[in-house]
Amino acid sequence: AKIHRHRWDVRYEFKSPDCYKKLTITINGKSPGPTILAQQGDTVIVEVTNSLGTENLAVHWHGIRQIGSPWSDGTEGVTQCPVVPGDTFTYRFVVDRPGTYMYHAHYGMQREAGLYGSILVSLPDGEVEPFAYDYDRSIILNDWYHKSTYEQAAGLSSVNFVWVGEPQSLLIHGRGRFNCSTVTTDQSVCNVTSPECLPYFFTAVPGKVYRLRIGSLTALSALSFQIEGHNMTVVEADGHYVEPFEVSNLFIYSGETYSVLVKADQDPSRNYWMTTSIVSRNSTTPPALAILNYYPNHPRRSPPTSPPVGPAWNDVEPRVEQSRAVKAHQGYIHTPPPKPDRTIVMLNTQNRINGRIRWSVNNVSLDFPTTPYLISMRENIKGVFDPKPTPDTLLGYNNYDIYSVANNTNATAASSIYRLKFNSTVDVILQNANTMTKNNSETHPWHLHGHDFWVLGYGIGKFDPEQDPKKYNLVNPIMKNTAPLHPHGWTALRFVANNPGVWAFHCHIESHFFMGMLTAFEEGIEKVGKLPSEIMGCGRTRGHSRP
Ligand SMILES: O=C1O[C@H]([C@@H](O)CO)C(O)=C1O
Repeated sequence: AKIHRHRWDVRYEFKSPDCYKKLTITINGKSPGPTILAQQGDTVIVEVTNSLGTENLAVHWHGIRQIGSPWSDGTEGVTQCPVVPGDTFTYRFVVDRPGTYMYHAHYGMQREAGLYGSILVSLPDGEVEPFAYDYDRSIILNDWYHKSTYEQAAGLSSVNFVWVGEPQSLLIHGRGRFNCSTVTTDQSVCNVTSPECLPYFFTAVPGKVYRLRIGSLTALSALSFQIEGHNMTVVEADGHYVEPFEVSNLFIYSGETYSVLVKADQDPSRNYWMTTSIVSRNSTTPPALAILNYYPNHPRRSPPTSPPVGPAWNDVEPRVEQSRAVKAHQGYIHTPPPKPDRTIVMLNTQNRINGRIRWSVNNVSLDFPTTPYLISMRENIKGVFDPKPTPDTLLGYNNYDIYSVANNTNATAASSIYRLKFNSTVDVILQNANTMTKNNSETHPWHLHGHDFWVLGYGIGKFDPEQDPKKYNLVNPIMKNTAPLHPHGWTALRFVANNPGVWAFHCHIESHFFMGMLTAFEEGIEKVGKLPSEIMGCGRTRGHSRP
């Protein structure tokens, strides 16, 4: 196995990814940052220097399980103290599975300021994927706000709540296009001729098959991605091979990755649009455009057609159907344990707590302890958080009407942690509910750190603990690290608690995460090796004398 060493300088720079000038967090001058390429079993070392000047930093390796290195998960508040300005922090981890992964900031709402990129892990020499293609390309989809994360965070955490609103643009691999003519103040902030906001393209040789890896790291938006005139065959999801199925548009939620195969089999005398558009919210944000360039046409030549329009934002059924269609590829099925040792039903609600709007799991909205869980639990530092466990099922859950406006007024903001028996099998039923707005329920992509889970099923309505488990897919469920919870629906997940550490489990929507929509799992803390002193330095870890 090889060692890949990267040195990153992280700083703020003015960038215009959608033609509009904004302070953007860059890695070595770039957003998206450099792609990490490695082979299964290799070690990746990233020395991250925080040159943000006045802001802390943490970087998460999304989809990498961090087996034996839970302190490298990069989740501020859970696995490490933040990296303070001027410091260099070294992340070191093994990429133990082939596939498409991502990295991004995991401190406050920092991700949406631009610190993100791809991790592509190839197969060991001599092994091949169960599908054929000629070329490999990868893109990350994102949404983009013009306000700073500070303004957003202040609005979200104020008693006079200010919602972040819809993003100004969507970006396809860091490129979008804001309508500069709407800027009425300082015209110089928006420049449609900036080369930074030229649309992304990739060039296809007619007749060839492209593996297109698509990731989403949106702050808010659920997306549909489509390529004019071309169907896509889904073959990979979150690093696991998918029993191939064809789609005309791919629904993708923040934190997910997919590989699709695209055959360049259309009229080669022209280019084609690739677009991404918002679903699940009645958004004002226009779609983003990119170009599928057929060689030898000029890559900047606009297709002669109008860009394909995405599906209706409020049509939930096709999204649920596509979620259900993602199954493990024959020959690559990891069979889940037949029964859980423990079932946790997580009711997702929006609440008002101390005058503020928050999101809760079983009426607990997470406030991070100032001492990261991994450190306080491994080092037995007492008094850091309330050890009272979050309930496995909310008291009164059976009578909770998921269609009524959330009125569970006794929700609290607290530390939230589930302690799992090592090696036990855990089912998590994510149960969606109505928000505090009438007839409204949102899509929440839930992401689990440190594991892949089996996706056992999706449903609409309230989960029936008697009947619904009988319909679970235990034959060929896909394993993923992120799965959507659909409006007014439920999602059933199963995982084995076999990775010593403390792992965040959260809604991947940046503002919802910030509003407390997360919890954490501890398992096998006594098996965690000696913590590196680099992750210390905040809260009660300061001055803590280590055994
Ligand atoms: O967390 C959220 O708050 C707003 C809205 O519910 C209250 O303004 C919204 O759309 C969210 O997703």
